[in-house]
Amino acid sequence: MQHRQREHIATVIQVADHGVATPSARHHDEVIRSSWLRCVNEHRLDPGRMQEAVILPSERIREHQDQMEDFLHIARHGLETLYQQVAGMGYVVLLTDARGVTVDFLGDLQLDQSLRRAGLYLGSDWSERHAGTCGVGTCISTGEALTVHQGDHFDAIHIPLTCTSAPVYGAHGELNAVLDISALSSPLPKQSQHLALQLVKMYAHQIENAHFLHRYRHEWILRLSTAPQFLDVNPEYLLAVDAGGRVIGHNRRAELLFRDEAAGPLIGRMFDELFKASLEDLGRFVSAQPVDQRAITTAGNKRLLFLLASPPPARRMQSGAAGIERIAPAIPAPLMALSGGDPQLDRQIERVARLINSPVSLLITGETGTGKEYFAKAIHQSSERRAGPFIAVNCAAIPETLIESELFGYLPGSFSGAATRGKRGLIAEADGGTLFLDEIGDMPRALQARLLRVLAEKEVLPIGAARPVEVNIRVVAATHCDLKQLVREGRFRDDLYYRLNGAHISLPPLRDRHDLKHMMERMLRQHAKQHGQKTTAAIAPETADLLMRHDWPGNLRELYNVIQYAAAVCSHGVIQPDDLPEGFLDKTAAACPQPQLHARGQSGAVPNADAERLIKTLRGCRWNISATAQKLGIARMTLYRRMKRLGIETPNHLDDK
Ligand SMILES: Nc1ncnc2c1ncn2[C@@H]1O[C@H](COP(=O)(O)OP(=O)(O)OP(=O)(O)O)[C@@H](O)[C@H]1O
Repeated sequence: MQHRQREHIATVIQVADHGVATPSARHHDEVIRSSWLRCVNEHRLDPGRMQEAVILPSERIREHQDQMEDFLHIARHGLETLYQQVAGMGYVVLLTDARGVTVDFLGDLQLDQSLRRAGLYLGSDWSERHAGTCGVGTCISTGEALTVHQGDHFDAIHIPLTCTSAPVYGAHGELNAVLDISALSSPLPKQSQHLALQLVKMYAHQIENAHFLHRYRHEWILRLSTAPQFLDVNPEYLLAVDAGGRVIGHNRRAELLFRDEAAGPLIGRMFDELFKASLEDLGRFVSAQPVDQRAITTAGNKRLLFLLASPPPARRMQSGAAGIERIAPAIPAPLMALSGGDPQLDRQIERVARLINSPVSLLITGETGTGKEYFAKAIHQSSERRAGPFIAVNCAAIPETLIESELFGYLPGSFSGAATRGKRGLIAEADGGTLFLDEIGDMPRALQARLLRVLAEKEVLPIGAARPVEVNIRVVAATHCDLKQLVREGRFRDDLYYRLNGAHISLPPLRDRHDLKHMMERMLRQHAKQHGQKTTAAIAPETADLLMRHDWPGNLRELYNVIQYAAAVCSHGVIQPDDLPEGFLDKTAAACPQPQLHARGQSGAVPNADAERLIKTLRGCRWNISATAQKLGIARMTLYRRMKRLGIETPNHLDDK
């Protein structure tokens, strides 16, 4: 151990024993001294230790990377440009996840060994809990950008390093990542890192904004700045709002700006609550106006800002009309209301919007409770048929012996037990409107041919009738099972399958949706409205955390029930963990650990039909994760999560390297 390291350890011990006011610690900023205390008192780290940085094995690094695949892809450009600026001065660039694990890294290959030893490397764990006071770890703990310079580090092994880190926040105010530049050696004064700090903050801001703009590319984006000159190229504040003018995302600076204006979260607030302008005015902020005429003031502190509003690509203004609803004629409001910005769902909604009045039949698939019937109703309400009936038939709920008479109807006295006045039948009831056939996979095979005739000929033949009756219906069918598989097994007619499947809409399970928070807030507002309450219940952060971690096997139906229950029993308008239904917490806890059951990829028992189906697809793609994810239309990360949930491992850890 060197003399400098011995001195350093003595200083840290003094602070630990006598507090932050110790004279020998006066050269260190308050934030550093507080971190030292945290390391000793909370993380139980020994100031005398000399522990090299922990580098995770490659499969663990991969797990961390997979959690943020989209983000990494976007951040890469920022890392490369930043590296070009600083490489000549001996810095490396690191990007860590919110837990402090380095998930991307750029450094000088010639210094590979030394960088690895110092922990300036892919896979290094810089959380404060493991590494002590350091750029990344202390940035995560404080949520602020900072430089941890040489002797600021807790562990004496790190004192040659200088590390400057800035947080990158997500669109709901959560910490997404930390951007860091570090060097193995540097001048002694900490001020030498001043420009480094500004540079890292600037790039962190740009990565945050780039990710935000990508995530909300299908929504209204409001760019705001205090001066008009840089508004187009480098806005300070970003907000994403839905078609009703409600905030669904924001960057960090916008959160801080509006935190000063009013208490409470920014998500869910209305445009006209935040600004002295109404939603109808928004049209005049869409790029047609010269930038310096786009001034707007905030509602609270009357702060002057400049605003540039960009509508979603598919919904661009057609004739200069103002107001969001009128600007966005392509997506009808009932469909728009189904999503709070989930990209997968938005894609389905945009596709369906194009088919809204077309005669093609639609097939909606999705796990139970994903809102298939809700979606079908929204299609009906968005279409020209909205004045006609919406008839929903659950093929699984009607006894097989009654399906025929219920659906097709019958003439008086056509069979024993028939009502004397006959029955019109649900297909005929839907005339002029939409017939929703839920659980179509349960339609008895014998009736499938008759249904096909209804679809092909647009006529229905009631039992006992000699002549068919014409019907004008739009058919939307839904199933949670794999209809193609039923066709292969001979349990479902292929001609009916193709007729029903004019277009296929696949609804994502709730656990894969990015708008869970939005759906919770929407359901809370629904609850308040239904009960004539003026204020909407709020969700305490601990409760939100539990809800976000839950696996939601019952999807939106389960969420709806949980929210209804919690909103009804909570006190003072805030939902605490105790307000969640009994057993919910146990289920959440049980959902978190690794699955015990491991379905073997190539052979062996499979736990359930979902796993079996997924294994089939994986096998079909030779266990290539990217190809399988592409085939299923989901992100690789989602596929990994689904495999994990179902206990599927790739055989011999084969992977798509
Ligand atoms: N977009 C939505 N907004 C609010 N609540 C919703 C939404 N979609 C579904 N729900 C809630 O979830 C419940 C179940 O929805 P729905 O019946 O449409 O699902 P499903 O996929 O057809 O279910 P199943 O497969 O079991 O028939 C609804 O009764 C409603 O409470």
